[in-house]
Amino acid sequence: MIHVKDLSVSFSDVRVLHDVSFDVATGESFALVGESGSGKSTILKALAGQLPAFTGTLRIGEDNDTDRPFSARDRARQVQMVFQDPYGSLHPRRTIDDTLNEPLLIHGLPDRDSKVIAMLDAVGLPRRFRFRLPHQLSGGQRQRVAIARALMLNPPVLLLDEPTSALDVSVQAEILNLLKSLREEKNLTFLLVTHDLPVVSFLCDRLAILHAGRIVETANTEALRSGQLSSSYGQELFQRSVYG
Ligand SMILES: Nc1ncnc2c1ncn2[C@@H]1O[C@H](COP(=O)(O)OP(=O)(O)OP(=O)(O)O)[C@@H](O)[C@H]1O
Repeated sequence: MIHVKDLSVSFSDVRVLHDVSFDVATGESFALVGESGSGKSTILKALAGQLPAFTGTLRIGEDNDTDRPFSARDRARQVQMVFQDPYGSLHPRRTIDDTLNEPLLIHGLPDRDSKVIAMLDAVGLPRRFRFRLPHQLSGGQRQRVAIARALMLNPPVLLLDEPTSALDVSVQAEILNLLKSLREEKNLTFLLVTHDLPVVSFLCDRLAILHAGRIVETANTEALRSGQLSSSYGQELFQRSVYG
């Protein structure tokens, strides 16, 4: 469902990703972990079509034709992103209804009212919130709206960029539970960027550890849980996470 082969990216002649390769199967949840600046978000941006220049091969969603790049419109039906800060990613003067309707309008899809209501139910938002503005919602409720918006076109893949790190700890658990159940219900494929190893344990099947723009290890989450990561950098991250 996601294929990344030899992805390299430079900004102003500074190489920030070096031949990054990994695959994520349909329905799998895969994490990219590593410290700030290691290149995690740049990988997501490349997959979301937001980088003007890179080398390597990328495939995402139901795309088997490498010769024909996705149009922005096709890509939107295959992959959507959820960001760290739900407040920043929602338009302050658009109601929740406007926000959820927008992708349906752009793609000319019918039955918009019923789809919006069904999506509010799916992400656990009361229907009465439909005509509210983002500032009238809590941080967790806003992140539910952002997840709902990402799912309006039924994409098979979600790119999740630190989706809970801006939220209070108690709310983080609710959003993680929501993501987990939506993935099961809709057989979604997740690519998640995080600093937070417990989040990886909870939500992911496998992970890649990035260091200075290179993948130093790919492992099953089981190896993470049991402290069995094989690279020295992976061990270091694990120790830091366990012992603070
Ligand atoms: N548009 C850009 N122009 C120049 N340099 C950039 C740009 N975007 C990212 N970088 C640089 O690329 C490197 C990787 O950044 P990236 O945001 O992918 O890291 P990250 O692992 O996601 O970090 P964080 O966890 O802090 O978000 C960093 O050194 C960053 O400064």
